[in-house]
Amino acid sequence: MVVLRVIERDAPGAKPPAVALEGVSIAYGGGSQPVYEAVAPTTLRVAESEFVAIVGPTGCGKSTLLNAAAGLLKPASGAVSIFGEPLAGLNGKAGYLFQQDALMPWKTALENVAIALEVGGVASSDARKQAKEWLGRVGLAAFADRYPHQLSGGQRKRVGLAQVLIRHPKILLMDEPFGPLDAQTRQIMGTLLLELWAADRKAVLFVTHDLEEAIALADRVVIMSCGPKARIIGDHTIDLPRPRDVSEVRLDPRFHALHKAIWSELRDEVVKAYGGAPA
Ligand SMILES: Nc1ncnc2c1ncn2[C@@H]1O[C@H](COP(=O)(O)OP(=O)(O)OP(=O)(O)O)[C@@H](O)[C@H]1O
Repeated sequence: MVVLRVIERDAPGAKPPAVALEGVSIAYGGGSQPVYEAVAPTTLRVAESEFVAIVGPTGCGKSTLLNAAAGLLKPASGAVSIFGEPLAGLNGKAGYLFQQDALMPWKTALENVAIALEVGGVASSDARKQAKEWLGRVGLAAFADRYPHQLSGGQRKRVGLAQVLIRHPKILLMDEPFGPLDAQTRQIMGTLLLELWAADRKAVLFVTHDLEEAIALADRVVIMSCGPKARIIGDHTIDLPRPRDVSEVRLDPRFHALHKAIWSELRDEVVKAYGGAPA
């Protein structure tokens, strides 16, 4: 299996990964600050059309890796490339969705989505037309004139999704995007994300601490050890059929088998992260 993967990657004409972190290590501090070696040399590749979730204990370095893929952090060693090109500066091929809303409170839902195109030079009338279509796709056609404070947490996340997807990024970088939502709304948002993703299957790197969410959404679940010098200790293919309903897929016996296998690797790291001895 390992040999096959190497051949696939190196075959002439093989497509380069959408995101490739090759031997990337990341440290914080320096100067007058103590150095914290957050991530040890780590390799992670996300193929075009692939949905990869990173799970790991709190503070292990999941966001740190994502930020390296976003070009927000410069690795201490190793290389980041995007579709085969070395990443210099911000990753312009990616759209980001973070835990915190990035909506402008003084703009309506429609204006918040439209502005994502307007800043790129699209005429306001065209941007608003497309924004209206996107609000429809995320189920908010009737809420276009509402301001963020007049929307629920889940509705604000839908606006955020529309705001990112309207620009058709080739890569989605998502950091606990549904973190603040209740469990039921998280599942509804997960299913919506998968529906939208299925339309053109962007490469996705999705950070979560929630293993069930990771299995329900992803093609591959990557596990990180706890830090310092965190590294990838597991890489699991999720062979659940698509399309998936994020609530219903949890009832699949295969889901339970995958959860059991991955949790057995993750559990010790979670215990260590909280300062306990592995079980
Ligand atoms: N700017 C910084 N300066 C110093 N240390 C930092 C900085 N940012 C993050 N760290 C440390 O790096 C480690 C990894 O942080 P990171 O935010 O990547 O973890 P995480 O896995 O995303 O955590 P969580 O699941 O709790 O969000 C943590 O120990 C954190 O304290």
